[in-house]
Amino acid sequence: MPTTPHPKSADRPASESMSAGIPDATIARLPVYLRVLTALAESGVATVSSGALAKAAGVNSAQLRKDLSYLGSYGTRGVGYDVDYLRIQIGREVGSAHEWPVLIVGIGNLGTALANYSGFYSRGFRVVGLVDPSPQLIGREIHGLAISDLADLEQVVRGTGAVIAVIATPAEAAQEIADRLVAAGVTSILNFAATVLAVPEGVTVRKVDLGQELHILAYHEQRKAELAGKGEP
Ligand SMILES: NC(=O)c1ccc[n+]([C@@H]2O[C@H](COP(=O)([O-])OP(=O)(O)OC[C@H]3O[C@@H](n4cnc5c(N)ncnc54)[C@H](O)[C@@H]3O)[C@@H](O)[C@H]2O)c1
Repeated sequence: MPTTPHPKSADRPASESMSAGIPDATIARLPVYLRVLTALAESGVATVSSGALAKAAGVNSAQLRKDLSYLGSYGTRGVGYDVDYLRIQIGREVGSAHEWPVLIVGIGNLGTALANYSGFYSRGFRVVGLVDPSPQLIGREIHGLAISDLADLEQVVRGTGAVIAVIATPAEAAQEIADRLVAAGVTSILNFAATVLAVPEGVTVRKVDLGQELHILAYHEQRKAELAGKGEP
């Protein structure tokens, strides 16, 4: 199997990683700001205060101002932010002017759900390739896109020009899939498999772990129950 000659680095938790000087947590909030700003622009609003924008986006205004300061956007005292200008700035940062081709590897329960999710399109992502080794799945279509054989993975990556791939395979297969994707030209991976991927420098991996998210909610639930037990609000 092709391996990479580069030094490998394991994927980091989201909170620790930065891209081009902007923390990933901020990058994750930018599409939310963009949605609010688009709605404001569509209703003819030209300027918005940081307080109003923060409230509509569900964050506090200090957080919003900090996030936007990473884009070099500080607003005007007493006036707020220019809605159209901020939309352009954020759009440029999140790459919404570009339609990103995305490949999904592993078209089981999760891969099928992702392939069927129409929300990617409105956020600037287009699923251009579906790959799975199962003879029962190869050739089947999801929204007019046929599932390709895993044996043709490299061909699919090169043919579609996808640089972003989603891995929704069993954990045991994920590293090998990642190696093949990277060797074929993929430079960003969204990994759902329960394994830490080692990738070369320059390749970005984001790991999605819904179990971890549920743990966090469970922790907060426990804290609430403890505080209620002590009679605190
Ligand atoms: N991170 C999360 O929050 C989360 C949530 C759900 C599922 N998962 C993980 O996502 C993965 C997929 O889950 P699922 O429920 O869709 O499983 P599934 O069994 O329904 O689908 C797995 C698919 O991968 C294919 N596959 C098997 N070997 C492969 C290989 N070597 N290369 C490419 N594809 C291969 C199978 O043919 C199948 O279609 C699993 O690893 C699961 O643990 C993660």
